[in-house]
Parts: sequence; structure tokens; C-alpha cells
Amino acid sequence: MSRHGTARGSAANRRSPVAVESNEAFEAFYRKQGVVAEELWDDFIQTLRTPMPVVVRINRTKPHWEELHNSFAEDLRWSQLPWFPGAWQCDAKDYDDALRSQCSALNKSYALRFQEAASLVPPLLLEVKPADLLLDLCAAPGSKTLECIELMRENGHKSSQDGETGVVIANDADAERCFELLPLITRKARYPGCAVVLGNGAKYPAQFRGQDDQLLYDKVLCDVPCSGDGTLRRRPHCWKSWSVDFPLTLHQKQLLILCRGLHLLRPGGRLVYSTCSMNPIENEAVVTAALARFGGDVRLAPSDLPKELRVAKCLQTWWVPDPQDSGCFYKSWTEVPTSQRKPSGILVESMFSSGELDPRGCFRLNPHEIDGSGFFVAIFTKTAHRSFPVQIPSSRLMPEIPWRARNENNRYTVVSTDNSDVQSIVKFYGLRDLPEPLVAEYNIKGKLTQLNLVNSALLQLLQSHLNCKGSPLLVSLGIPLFKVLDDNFMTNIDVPRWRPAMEGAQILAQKMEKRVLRISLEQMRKLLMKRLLPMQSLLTLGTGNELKGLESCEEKLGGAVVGTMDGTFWVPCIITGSGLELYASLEEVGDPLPKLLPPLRPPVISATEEVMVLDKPSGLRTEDALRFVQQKHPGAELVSRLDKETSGCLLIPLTALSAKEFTQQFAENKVQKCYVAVVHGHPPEKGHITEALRLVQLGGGTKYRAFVDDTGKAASTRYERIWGKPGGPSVLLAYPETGRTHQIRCHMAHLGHPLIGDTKYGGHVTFWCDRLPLHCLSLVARDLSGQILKCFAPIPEEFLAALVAVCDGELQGEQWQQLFREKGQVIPKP
Ligand SMILES: C[S@@+](CC[C@H](N)C(=O)[O-])C[C@H]1O[C@@H](n2cnc3c(N)ncnc32)[C@H](O)[C@@H]1O
Repeated sequence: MSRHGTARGSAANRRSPVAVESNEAFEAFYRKQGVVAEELWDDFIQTLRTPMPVVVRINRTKPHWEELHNSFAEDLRWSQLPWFPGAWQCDAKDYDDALRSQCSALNKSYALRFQEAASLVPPLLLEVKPADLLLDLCAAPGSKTLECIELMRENGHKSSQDGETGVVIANDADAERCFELLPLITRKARYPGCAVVLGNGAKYPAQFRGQDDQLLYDKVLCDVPCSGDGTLRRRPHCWKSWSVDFPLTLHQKQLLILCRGLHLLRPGGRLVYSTCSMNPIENEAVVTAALARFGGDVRLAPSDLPKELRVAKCLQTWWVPDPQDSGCFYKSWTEVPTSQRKPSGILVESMFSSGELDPRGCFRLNPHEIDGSGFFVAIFTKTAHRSFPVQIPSSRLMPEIPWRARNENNRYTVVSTDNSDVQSIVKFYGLRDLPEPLVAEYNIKGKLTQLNLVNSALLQLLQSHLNCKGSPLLVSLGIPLFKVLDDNFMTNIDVPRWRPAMEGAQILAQKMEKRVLRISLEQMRKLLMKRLLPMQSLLTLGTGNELKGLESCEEKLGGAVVGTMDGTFWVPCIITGSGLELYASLEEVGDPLPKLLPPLRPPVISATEEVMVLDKPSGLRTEDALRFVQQKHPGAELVSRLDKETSGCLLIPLTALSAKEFTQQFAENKVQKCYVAVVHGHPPEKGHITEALRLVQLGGGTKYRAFVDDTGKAASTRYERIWGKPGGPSVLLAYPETGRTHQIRCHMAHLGHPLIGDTKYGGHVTFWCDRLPLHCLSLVARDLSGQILKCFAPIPEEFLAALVAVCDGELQGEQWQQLFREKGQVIPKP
């Protein structure tokens, strides 16, 4: 069985729906459009009702990314998306709190990004090259922009071209969303050729480098605003609000943005149009209308898709709903009543199908096939460009940057290297070769506040002539390198007013010969938490091995950068009379080297050619443990199970013959087991529970609960209390003589002593135990030759910590292990 995300069977088959969401109009609309074949309808609709898997994209431009990649490969909860390098997928139900907090920490430090599978596709199909001019017309909140930048860098490394020579313009029409995008671009991507721009994509200006020399983009991404019904799995509340009308209001806007993107594309360039909507009026209709508008100058680009990526053909015909008459649909513009064919009406001619679409350049990503959101993608290329004649001055480039910023004071100017501020920075920080070109940023009060690094290609683009009255607004430009210090700081001291900026610290650390400090990883973590290293500690650390480079701060006071010894993480700081103060916090920048949880992979306790016994960790499903075994032994099968939250010995036969043998041994209760359990209260010292159990399926899904019921199956559990005080809790050894589902849990609950935290059976959660305290300590069976097979799984760390807490430290971890080694062995039956 493959571990690849798309190869584990359909999403709907693997999961049960969590909520029965529905909308009759939605189902009627999409059935009529024929978006999926009738026989796949149930799979499609069921998938839309199941939670999305979590998908992460490892940032392969970061140091240590391979370590992270390997840790995902080791962990059975993650499967790799075979069509996207570095993307991993985890089932929603395996994504527990521990995994969530680990991934959030990794996301914060930009070791990975969360991005659903289908959304990875549009940037991938842009085929970005390191030196491309790329325009992302609808960029916020920025996942795809970031992905494009990473791909540019990666492709740059592959072709050993400098990966930083391209340009990425991230435009969005929504100011708030632009500001959401900002930290991603400046803090995470840190790409000198990137500008964030606020403007209407449909009116993005034409730019000219000279007479009849229009600046055109190599790549354009139009990930347009859409009704978003492909993301119902992520936003189940939208089932209720879905209507046929809303998408109709978006069609023209989408078409205008696409047409603008196509106009700005260079001949031979590539444009990707995408939506997370499944509606043909927002998808195929927009594409056909744009093709018609450009005559033969643009066409769909047949593309080689990764072979493992499952895509569905685009529609060639579709129905347009009448917004005034529910249930009424039109196939062609001529069918629309004349009264509705007004220029101001909702229905427009471009919504109707006209002409064939090349399915090799235009396709759908169906939720049930990609196990993600529904998406639509079309790839265009251009064969000819028609420009409008414009009168522009004869000089090729403008001396200044004609783009507006947020107001007239807030502007950007090109900075020359002999500028006196720049000279003082070079001297103070010992800058070997000053990164350039630099632009100065003036804030909205007109005060010079920042020096930003851009690259030459971006500067040229910004100095070209804009063919419009007011330009879109520049929200950010390049990478901030230096920031001005507060006016009232160190007024009488002869140090420059400039300190390194957070965004540029990494670049500066490679170029500065002075004022570069390195500290150990542990000290860096402490510093990020406290943000201040008092002067005395700074001086003390500076004399030892934990801090290096203090001698490079001749003047002592003033800006500096501080990083980890391996040089992979840098932040700006300032040395003042009180010590070293950091301009960053752990909250903002994340951990320099987030700790990885040990991968969830079961250790093997014993293995022969016929049978393997694993020490299954809590949190791993038995089915996933089986997959691990099947990687080497494809014939392995399950004959017994442990609940996901239960840890310990799990026996898996490796061949059909041994499966038959062990099935029989389990059925005849010949496999002896001993479990450790922590229960509420103080049960009698020894007991034997023989109540029959009946298993009931919950909510039509794969969840079960056992009940004591005379009509159920015979069940027998012996137990012995090995630690406990009146009032509880108590630690037991339990010996199930039968193998019913949830047997120990249900039997103990029936006795009035449910397991701690076992809320399904009436247990209560405690702060000292965050897993089900049930562990299969030992197991005895007979192998195929009749020899005794005896296995023992020591108590896992987190369970041990809970036991120490239960007894208030009366027994320490090793003492508990020793107790179990002595008492927890099962004596084989003769
Ligand atoms: C689907 S989202 C883009 C998602 C983004 N590409 C990403 O991957 O994170 C569409 C974006 O288009 C923006 N938008 C809406 N109308 C626009 C217009 N006329 N021009 C440019 N952007 C627009 C919205 O503010 C929204 O941020």
C-alpha cells in the first residue's frame, strides 16, 4: 500500500461525515451542470461533508529542511503528496493538539507553511524561473505569492542561477488584506525583488520603459475573488448561505481581472487563472470569454501535469441560472428573455459557452479526487501583444520612483551610496560590500525611516513610466535593511541613527564585519523570551564560549545583529547602557530551531518470519501500525487491535498461515495479556468481571461504544490493584481473558471505576494525564511451532510521568518500571 496522499483510496471512503450538511439548491445546481459523473456523485458530496486533511509545505529554501522532511517521512501520520515536492498531508483525525502545536511553531519560524493541496497547484503550473517578472494580481493573504517565491529560489539553486534576480509584484485590492500579506513578504519571504501593491487588478497600469516599449510580465497569476464553494469542507457554515445568485455577480469582475492580466503578459509568457469555486460561470465561462476577447492573441497552454495529480476535464457546456426565476436555466444568450438582456442586468452574454476549451490547458480539481478543496485552473499563453500608442518622455527610465505610497509624504526615493547616512552606516557596521540598490522610505509624516534593499530588476520596473493618472499604492518595497532609531535615543553619542532591521538581519550578518554577535542556541531562546540581556551578563557571557563577537562592537553602544553560532538565525539588537536589547520576540519570529516531536513510529519488540510484535504508541491507529509493517511485509494483516489512545504490545502476523493461527488463538482466548490502567476511586484489591458486552455503533460512523448487556458477547476481565489510596485514583494490572472492544474500559466503568480521562465511559479528565492511561504491558502466545512467544513493552515516558503524579512522587519512574517488570509478566498457560 502506498503512503502517497492521493493513493489511499477516496477521501469519502476513508472517513465518515462529521456533520450532515446539505443544500438542495447546491445539489440541484451541480447535478444539472454535470460537474461529476453520476456514479461519482455520492463520493463527491460525501467528501464535501468531511473535514479537510491538514497539508503542509516544507520550506525547502530554509537550512535544516531535509531534517524536517525526514522526520515527516518517519511519521506514519503524514503521507507525502507525490506531485508536489515537500508537501505532506495528515488526516484531520490524526492532527492532535501536540501535532498542531508543533506545526504551528514550525510555521511561525517559516520552516513550513499550511496550504491546502489544491491551492498548491496554480503556482506550480506557472513554471516560474529565477529571473522572471511575476505579477500576482490578487495576492492576499499571500500563500501562493510565498510559494512562487520559494519555487523561484529553488529553481534558481537547481540551475545555479542567482535566485534573487526576479521580480514579484504582489497586488491586492483590499487594504486590510494587503497589510496581512505584508509580514509574510517582508518577514518570511524576504525577497529583494518583491513589492506589495494595493490596487484594482482590473485596472493595473501599463508601464513603459521607452516609446513603444511596454514592460510586460513573464508570469501572471490571477487567483481571482470567487464564491469559494470549493472550500465547503473548510467552511461548513457556508452550506446554508450558498445560492445560485452570488457567483453571477462575480463573473464580470473575474473576467476584467483576467483580461488585464492577459494584456500585461508578454508573448510566450504564462498566465494561470484559478478559483476555489466549482461554478462554471466563474470558471469555464470566464475563460471562454477572455479567449474570445483576445482573438487569436492568447490561447490555452496544454501543459504536462504531474502524473500523480488527479484532475478532471473542464466543462464544454453549462447552464446559466435565471436569478429571477429559481429552477430556470438557460443554455444560450438567445434564450434569455429580452427584458433581462440589459447592459446593467446580472446576466451577460459572456456567461454562456462559446467554442471548445482545450482540456489540456484548463481543468478542474475535484475535492474527492485531490482530497482537498475544489479548484479550477486554466493556463494561458500569449502569441502576440497589441499595445496602445502612448506619449511618454524620451528618457528610458525615470530618475525617481513614480509610484505613490499611502499618502504624498509617504514615498520612496533611490539612495546613492555616497549619501552621508549610508556612509556612516558603512563605517559603523564595517560593511564590506554594501548590498544595493537601496531605496529610502519616508513615512506618512514625511520622515525618512527606513533603507530598503531592492534588486535591479525591481528598481527598473519601478522607474518605468506609468500610463495612468494615479498609480496603485506601494505598500512595501524590497527588504527593510536599516531603520532609524528614536530621535531621543543616544542624542549625544556619535553613533549613526540607524540600526539593522528585523527583515534584513540575515543579509546584513553576512556583510557586516563589526557588531555581529553569536550566541548559543539556548542563550538565543532565553534572549528571545526576555528580550534583554543585562550589561553584566553580556560582559560575563562575552568572556566565555556562549557569546562571541563582543570585541567587534568597539563602541559598545549602538545597533548590532545577534545570531546563533551556526549562522542560520539572526535578529537585530541594540547595546545600550542597560545591556543588549532585542528588536524581536519569540512570539514574532518563532523558535530558531523548533524542536521536532519524535516521529510516531512503533518500535519492534520482537520479530520472526511469521509474526511481529510492536510497541504501539498512544495516538497511532492500529491500521497505521499495520501500514508500517506492510512496508516490509506486504502479507501482514490484523487479527487484534488496540484503541488509538492505548499503547503497548500489538501482535501482527506476517503471513496468511500465521494470521490463521493467531486468529484462532485470539478466538479461543489463548493469547494472554496484561494491561496497566489508572482508574478513578479505590476498587477492591482483586476482582473478576464477567459481564457480557454489546458493541454499538455511534452516529452511523466508525466510532463505537460498548455496553454491559446480557444479550451481548461473553467477556471476562481479572484485575489486581497494585497501588492506590482510599478515595483513589488507583493503579491496576488488568488481565482480559477475552478480547472484546473496549473491554477493560467498559468493565471498569461498570464497576464504578472508569479509567482516568476516559470521558466516553464516565471518566474525568485530569491535568496530570493527557492520554488514556491504558497500556498493554505484556503478551504471551505460541508461535507456529508451538514455542512460547513472550513480549514486554515498558511503560512509555508520558504514562510514567502520569504515574509519578498519581502517587505524588511516592514512587519515581524507575521504581514504577521495576514494579511492572516484577509484577506485570504474564505467566504462560501450560
Ligand atoms: C482568492 S483570494 C486570493 C488568495 C491568494 N492568491 C492566496 O493564495 O493567498 C482573492 C483576493 O482578491 C482580492 N481582490 C478582490 N477584488 C480584487 C481586484 N479587483 N483586484 C485585485 N484583487 C482583488 C481579494 O481582496 C482577495 O484577497
